[in-house]
Amino acid sequence: MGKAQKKSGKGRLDKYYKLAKEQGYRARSAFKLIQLNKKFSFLESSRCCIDLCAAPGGWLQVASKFMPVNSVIVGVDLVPIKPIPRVVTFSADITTAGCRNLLRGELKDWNADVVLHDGAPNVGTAWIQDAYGQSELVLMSLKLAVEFLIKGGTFVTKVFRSADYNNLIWVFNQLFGKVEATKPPSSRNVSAEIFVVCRDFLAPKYIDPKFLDPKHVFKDLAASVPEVGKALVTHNAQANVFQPDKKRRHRDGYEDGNYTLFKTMPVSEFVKGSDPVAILGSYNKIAFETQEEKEWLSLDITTNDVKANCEDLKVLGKGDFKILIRWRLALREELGLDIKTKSAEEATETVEITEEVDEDQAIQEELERLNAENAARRKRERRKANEVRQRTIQRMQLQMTAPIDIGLEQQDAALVYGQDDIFDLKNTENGMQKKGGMSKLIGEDGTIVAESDDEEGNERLSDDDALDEVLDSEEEREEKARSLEAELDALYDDYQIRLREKDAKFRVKEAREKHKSREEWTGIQENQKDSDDEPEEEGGYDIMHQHVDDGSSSDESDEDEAQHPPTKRRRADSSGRSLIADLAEPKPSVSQASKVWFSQDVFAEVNDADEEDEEDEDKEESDGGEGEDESDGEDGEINDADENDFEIVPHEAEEDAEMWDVSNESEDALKRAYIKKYGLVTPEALTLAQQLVNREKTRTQLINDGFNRYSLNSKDGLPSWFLDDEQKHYKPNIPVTKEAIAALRAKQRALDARPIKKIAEAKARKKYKTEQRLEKAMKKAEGVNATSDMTEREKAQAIEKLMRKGMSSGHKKKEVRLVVAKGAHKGIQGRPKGVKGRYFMVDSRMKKEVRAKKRREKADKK
Ligand SMILES: C[S@@+](CC[C@H](N)C(=O)[O-])C[C@H]1O[C@@H](n2cnc3c(N)ncnc32)[C@H](O)[C@@H]1O
Repeated sequence: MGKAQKKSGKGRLDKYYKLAKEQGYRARSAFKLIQLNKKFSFLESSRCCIDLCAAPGGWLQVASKFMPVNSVIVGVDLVPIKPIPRVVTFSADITTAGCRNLLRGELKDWNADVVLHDGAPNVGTAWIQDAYGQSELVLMSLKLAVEFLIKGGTFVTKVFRSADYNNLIWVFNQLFGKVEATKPPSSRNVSAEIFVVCRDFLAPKYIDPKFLDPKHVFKDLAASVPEVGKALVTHNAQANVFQPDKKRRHRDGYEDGNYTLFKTMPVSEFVKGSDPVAILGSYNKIAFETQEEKEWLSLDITTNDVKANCEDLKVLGKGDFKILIRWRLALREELGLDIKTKSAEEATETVEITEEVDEDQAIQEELERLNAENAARRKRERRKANEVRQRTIQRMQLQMTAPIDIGLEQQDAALVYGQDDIFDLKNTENGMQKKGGMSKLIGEDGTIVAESDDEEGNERLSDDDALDEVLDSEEEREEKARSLEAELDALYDDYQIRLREKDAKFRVKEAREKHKSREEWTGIQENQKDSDDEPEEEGGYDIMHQHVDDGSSSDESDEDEAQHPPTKRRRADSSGRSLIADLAEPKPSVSQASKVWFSQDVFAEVNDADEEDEEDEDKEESDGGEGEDESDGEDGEINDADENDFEIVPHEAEEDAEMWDVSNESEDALKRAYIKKYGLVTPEALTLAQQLVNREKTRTQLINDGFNRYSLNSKDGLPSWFLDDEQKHYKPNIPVTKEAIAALRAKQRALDARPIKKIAEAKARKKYKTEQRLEKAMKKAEGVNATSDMTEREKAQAIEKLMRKGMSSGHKKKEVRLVVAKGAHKGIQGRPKGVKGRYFMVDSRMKKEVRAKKRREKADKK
């Protein structure tokens, strides 16, 4: 298992591995030297190279390849190296004098240009801890290098980043001119190795032996060696125990003083030590070596799992570590250590405590969750209350809320009722009563009567009693509701007035509305037929009838009198008078709604033709067959009267407001006026006209279409604000044809193509003046032609001159005089002396430039 992990973990079979295989290198490390050489180019110029720790010989192969032919290449390693052409190899320990002697024997008095060192503590045989650390090995290789290197030579060595890295670099810097640390791309990122290329060997005559003595170079190291065990107690170690799968990079290199990769810890230290977690995270194996420890192996608690786990800590999972920790606890109890050192075993207890903490934490989390939920609910409620308050304020601003409602809503306890419909008086009052607090009730006159239960003898009424007290009878309730609605209507009217005051557009719209007649379909009045003696008052449209009624003493008018203030009545009276004047000519009784419908100018032309005949006939009937001319004349009057019916018959604003199709009619009136001026301008009107012209529809059909669901709806009792709101969409939708839209568009295009009025006027003025001048010139020419003093030639010349003058606009181009700003004119402000008319100040330079420009232009032309 360990092997497989190692292989895949290191990514052993990476691209350099494959490349090395392909290119015949014995080790993938060959590419490290290739890349270093590529960067620093030390092999090509070398004639002698020593490779320390060279097995299996990858670097030697590279050196052999890149160094000049006939170069001397020597390789040394603990293990024998298979022969490589042109390379001398032997086995030796580079830390020994024997190795040095061998090298000297091989090289004789030669010095090396390059010394390579890629050594690492040998851990290849049964995980034996190497006697030398990497840094010591580097120092030993340096010792050989300084002995064999030529002055200016290069030493390439591998070092591991650790605490003594800087010490090594310091030593290198003492002996070499250039020292550079680099990590070639082929060196694995997970590896802590780094390559130092020391160039330009200084070759000092005397080298202080301390530079090459590990005891001196790594002075602090010795002190740190015994501390290894303690140093292992790190946070990382603990993290490693509980997160074994998480790979941690050794950025700090190997721990100080211990460069072995496989570490074993005696089990007694694990059991008796104070930080078992750190041990589990740092060591590879827990060993049972002493007699006492071996006895523990035979204990019942020491299961096979425990034994197996102790063999290789690096492959354990979280569960396995827990087994070991529990076993340790059990063993400690067995040994009687727990009682004494309970306090010291923080780490072990941490595990147990952690579980308790987990439970507490769960409770805590649950509490927090509940708190959060509560807070969210409270927030929601607050937001809801705020919304209600906001709505109330808005309604107050629109004057749509009666004070009573505000009073109700302002009581925070009654927020629930604040959202109720303002007409839901019963609910509101019930709700308020149920609350039993301060009750704001409506008095009989509609005013607010605030009462407190406490004030009434501190007797809290039962719900039913309270309700009875508030609402004595159905009548009273209705009365209150009515008064509330009346108040609301009054407030809405106030709102409309304010709007009118503020908004000019609204005033215009309202003025237009006032000038049109809008009456509801009331059917043919029976008394119209019976009132032959009063044809002027009753023989016309219903509208007229009603207005006449206003002046009479019908029941409705009585009611109106009772309800409307005297000023309004006076207006009605005055309207009545004008109405009587308009009703000079009796008309057939047709519905007012259809009158309104056909009053649209869409039907104007169509109606004119029809109505002429009809009205003529009517007149003949009513007037006993008057002459045609006379009837024509009266027809005109009648038309005027018709128009007047719409134009001057005043209506009370209240009546208008209560009309259902207020805006429809307003729009209709606008359209009528517009169509009158510009023709058929809406697609609906064009469509209807088309249908009439093409005889797709008859007049009767159109009349029938006029009676739709929008025309006969009752608006009784509906508040004006509701009608105002509904009018936007509650209107008939007349389908339009493509042709109508196309015709309108063409018309619009033609309109758009017209010139702007001012331009057209200017052009016309110009044309007119030219014509005038020409006319004048012609007259003069005629005079010239008539004279006998002049020859024909002179006449022709004079006429030509006159005509030329007549054709020209007569405006002479005013000359602008150029004044050069030099001499007396230099630096002056204002008009130069002796210059009259228009002038332009120039400097000489400018004048020269203008002249030069002219010259150039002239030359160009040539
Ligand atoms: C990473 S390998 C070198 C690979 C080599 N550069 C190549 O390209 O094939 C490290 C070598 O250092 C050698 N080594 C370790 N300690 C040594 C020592 N004290 N003396 C000689 N060789 C040593 C090992 O035997 C091992 O073969």
